[in-house]
Amino acid sequence: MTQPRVARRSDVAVGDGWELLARIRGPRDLDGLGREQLDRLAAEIRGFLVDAVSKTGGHLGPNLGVVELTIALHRVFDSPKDRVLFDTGHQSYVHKLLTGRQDFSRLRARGGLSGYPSRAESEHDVIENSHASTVLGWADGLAKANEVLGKDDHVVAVIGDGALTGGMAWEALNNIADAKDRPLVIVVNDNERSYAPTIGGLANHLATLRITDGYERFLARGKDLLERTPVVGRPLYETLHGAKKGLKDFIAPQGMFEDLGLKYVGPIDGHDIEAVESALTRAKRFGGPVIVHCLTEKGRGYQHAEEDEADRFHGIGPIHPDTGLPVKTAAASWTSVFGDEMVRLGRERADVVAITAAMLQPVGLKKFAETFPERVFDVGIAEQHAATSAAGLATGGLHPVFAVYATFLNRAFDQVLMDVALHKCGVTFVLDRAGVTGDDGASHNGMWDMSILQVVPTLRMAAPRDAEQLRAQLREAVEVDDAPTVVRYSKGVVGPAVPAVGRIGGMDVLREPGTAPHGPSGMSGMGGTPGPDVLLVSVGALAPMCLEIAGLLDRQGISTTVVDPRWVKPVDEALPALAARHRVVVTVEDNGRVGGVGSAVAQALRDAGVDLPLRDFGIPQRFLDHASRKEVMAEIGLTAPDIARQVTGLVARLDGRLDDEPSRTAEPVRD
Ligand SMILES: Cc1ncc(C[n+]2csc(CCOP(=O)(O)OP(=O)(O)O)c2C)c(N)n1
Ligand SMILES: CC(=O)[C@@H](O)[C@H](O)COP(=O)(O)O
Ligand SMILES: [Mg+2]
Repeated sequence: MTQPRVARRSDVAVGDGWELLARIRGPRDLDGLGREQLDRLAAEIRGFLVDAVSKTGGHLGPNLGVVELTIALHRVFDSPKDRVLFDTGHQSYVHKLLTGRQDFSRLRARGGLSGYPSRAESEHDVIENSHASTVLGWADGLAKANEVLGKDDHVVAVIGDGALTGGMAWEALNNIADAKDRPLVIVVNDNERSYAPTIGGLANHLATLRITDGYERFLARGKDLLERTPVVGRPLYETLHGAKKGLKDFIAPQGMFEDLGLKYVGPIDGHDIEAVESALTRAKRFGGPVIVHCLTEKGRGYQHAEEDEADRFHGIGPIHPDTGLPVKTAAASWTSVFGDEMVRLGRERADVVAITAAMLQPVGLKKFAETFPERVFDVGIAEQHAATSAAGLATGGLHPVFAVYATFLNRAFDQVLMDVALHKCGVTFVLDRAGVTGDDGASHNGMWDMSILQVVPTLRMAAPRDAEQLRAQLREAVEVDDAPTVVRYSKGVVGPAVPAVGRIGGMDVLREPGTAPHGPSGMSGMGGTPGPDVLLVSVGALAPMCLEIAGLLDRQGISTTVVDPRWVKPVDEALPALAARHRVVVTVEDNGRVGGVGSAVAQALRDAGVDLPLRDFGIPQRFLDHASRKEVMAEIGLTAPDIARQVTGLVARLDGRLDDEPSRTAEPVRD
């Protein structure tokens, strides 16, 4: 087997470590490097990325694909005066390395570098949002600001071919193309892939532009000649330019971008620093909006990524660098349980079809696609279109299941509300990565879905607590053919089976009140007869933690009933009456507190005239810094000891044993 085409520490280092890279403390340190040094730097960066990201995990493939591109960007533009923007931001590791951040030892870990641009880290970073297709909007705004303020700073936006399939990108392009004299450089980083090969007419169009690959390099050489020998170069350049025009018009008729009124430069070999610099330099001088179409290879320079047909090592966990194999083999995940059940459902129901927004494998639909290739639709990174086309599919007689990460459904809220729900369409939304995800940072946590979807009339929402419930609730969801249904679950390994010990209404009772003696009064909320102290409403995957909370409360002499509502929207009709038999209601959810399940339960109790103290535990209304899920949950107090401590204090106050205001320093719970 041929050796990996990547510079490794052993292959490259003269002196210790990455000699050239170590000398780059900021973009201006790139200026004095010659061609050979630049190529060597690119090799060192690749070696560094493989070395570092194989240890921490992260977006290895995308970053290996933008090494030369990013070097050229920072040589041509003067960040941070010029704004260098990245769409999605997962491909900004090289940008970080060149802007003074070379400690990747804690990449995506608490206190370490974010996996995305971060304003807290550097003045060179602008967009922290990891949701795709936003960069052109940002760039349009910044370019307009420069124009209004009379600033001559440049704005350059890097957008992937995948992100270019997102609707926001085209809303921005429509504006950008309308301002012929407003400078803006758009770099299309075209590696032909999102995770899998990018789909759609745009991808096909980019492909036609790619076939004219040769002429741009041909032209770039002529341009450089002009730079060096004005006398000879100019006629040569004109000849080349004419040849390019003719060749291009012959091979690839006027491109879509030029039809829009955008200057188009390309396609450029995105791994040829000199060619990219030449194109960017031309684009920088153009004085209006320019598209620079760069051809790159995701995973370039690392053989295991280059040969990976799945997703070119788009996002990996820790791997063995020499083999490319994962350090840990994944146990059964929520995603895999969903994927397997979808195949079974697909066999039983010919009307069930699946939709993905460019994430077929990450959301678990690969097996479904292999089994029913004609019943799965990859719409590109286009969640809004996915939701509305699902309304069309449902109206056409099918039952679509749109599988998507919870946080990415945020942008399709209006389509869920006004296309799916308003038209009574039976569409099932399966939200993976719901709740705290952690290491992908603030914009990746699935912490808003159970709040924003609360306001959608007729929508029903389920939160399975284990694999069996996921299978059951998915089946219940696809049975609903006149309203949207949602099934949401966490990232990663599926939790242990949590059996029910009874059922009340549609709710599973997970734990009858403990045998521990009731609190001093032990009085229930109604009628004065002794009843359990706490009704604990456990949402989704937090069931094991809720059972742990009940156990800790037992030790405090506090008896607790634990129920899993299964369908959290609408609130189960039997819940108020059940609550009325307790003294306190506690809800625990892996979702934002504001507008979440706790709020809905509180409203249901009020509406039913059940006046009981209620404490809702969830994610506080703030953006969460990157860290592991466990670290984030501890930081926000979503742990069994924390919650048990709070509930103990609440019950103690009810018993008059604590008269101070509710505080978090109630009696410690003996762990
Ligand atoms: C709104 C949204 N949907 C889905 C994703 C998940 N996602 C992250 S990167 C990616 C593929 C991006 O492809 P491209 O823009 O071509 O960048 P590349 O990885 O190829 O450099 C996707 C789908 C996202 N970040 N945002
Ligand atoms: C950048 C992006 O949005 C995805 O690549 C995301 O990082 C994947 O997340 P998971 O690792 O949870 O699949
Ligand atoms: Mg791509």
